Amino acid sequence: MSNETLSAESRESESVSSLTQPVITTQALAMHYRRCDALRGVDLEIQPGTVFALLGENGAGKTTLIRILTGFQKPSAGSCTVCGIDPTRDPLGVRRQIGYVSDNPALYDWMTVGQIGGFTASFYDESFQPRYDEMVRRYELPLDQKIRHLSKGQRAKVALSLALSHDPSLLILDEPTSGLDPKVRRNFLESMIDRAATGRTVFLSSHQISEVERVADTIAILHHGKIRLMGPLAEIRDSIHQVVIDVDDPLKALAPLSEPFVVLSEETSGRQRQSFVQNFDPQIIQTLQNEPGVTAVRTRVATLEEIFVACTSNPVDSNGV
Ligand SMILES: Nc1ncnc2c1ncn2[C@@H]1O[C@H](COP(=O)(O)OP(=O)(O)OP(=O)(O)O)[C@@H](O)[C@H]1O
Repeated sequence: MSNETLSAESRESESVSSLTQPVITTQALAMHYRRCDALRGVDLEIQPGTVFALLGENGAGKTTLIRILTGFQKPSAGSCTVCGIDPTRDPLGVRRQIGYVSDNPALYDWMTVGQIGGFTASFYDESFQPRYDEMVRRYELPLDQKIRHLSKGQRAKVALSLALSHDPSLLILDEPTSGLDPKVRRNFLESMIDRAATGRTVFLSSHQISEVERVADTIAILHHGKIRLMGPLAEIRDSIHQVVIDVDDPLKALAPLSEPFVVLSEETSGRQRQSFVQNFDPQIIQTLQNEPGVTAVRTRVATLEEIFVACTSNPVDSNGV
């Protein structure tokens, strides 16, 4: 076998393995600041070709996780890889591979839109400049205007254009659509679905449930530094239901649901108990109806917003659980 054939084969097996290896992995990732534990043992595995959305309330730890993945922050404990590289050892190596837009992009604001594109192009191959020019045209950005004179939304568009123009296999975006108007936001999100369809991966953090529902195929809900729920959005939607139980006596205690059911949240109001149950199975209805004092049981599929609220409504105990 010739060397050429060998190297073609090894290139092929390399590209097949890069399509099957997780793009991001984290194991027991923790970040302890002086006054708080921003991350309390995060385990993630993100496959190529997905739009992965990290959902969490303010202060949940989303930016901290992204800063660790992009090599801007060293974790207090645990490990991670991004495109097969450890960002704590080779932060520049990771940043060369990925496109990254922070929640507050730092741009050289004395440069014009055109100049910052030309400057960034010098770090990448010749395909960067035409892609940047095309995005600037599509976003109707004024090439001769200084960054410091742009609106917030226009700055966001420049940051996205810079991150996308080297066509990275992984895009990491912290709150990417804040500042964009609804039309641009919609187009941008649709373009993320197109990217994933070509085998590239998009990791985005967001508070916008409706946006995430439209674009993500896999989600994780981060609450007080811990992943409360993770998986393909369609499976999560199928597995979590709202269960409403009417009882004849408001003081009646019901037996807790046992495995495999997981109660994400529970609320009692008078004669009514409302809970959100994971691993829902219709047989639960019969089990509950057989309980003494139960007068009615109603169930329905939960919305993503309800799932988010259920996962983020419980306080975290001192062990972070
Ligand atoms: N450099 C820091 N020093 C001390 N505490 C920090 C630091 N950075 C973040 N924190 C704390 O870590 C926690 C998580 O912050 P983080 O910015 O990761 O949250 P977030 O989910 O991105 O929030 P938001 O949606 O509001 O941007 C918060 O309690 C925050 O106060």
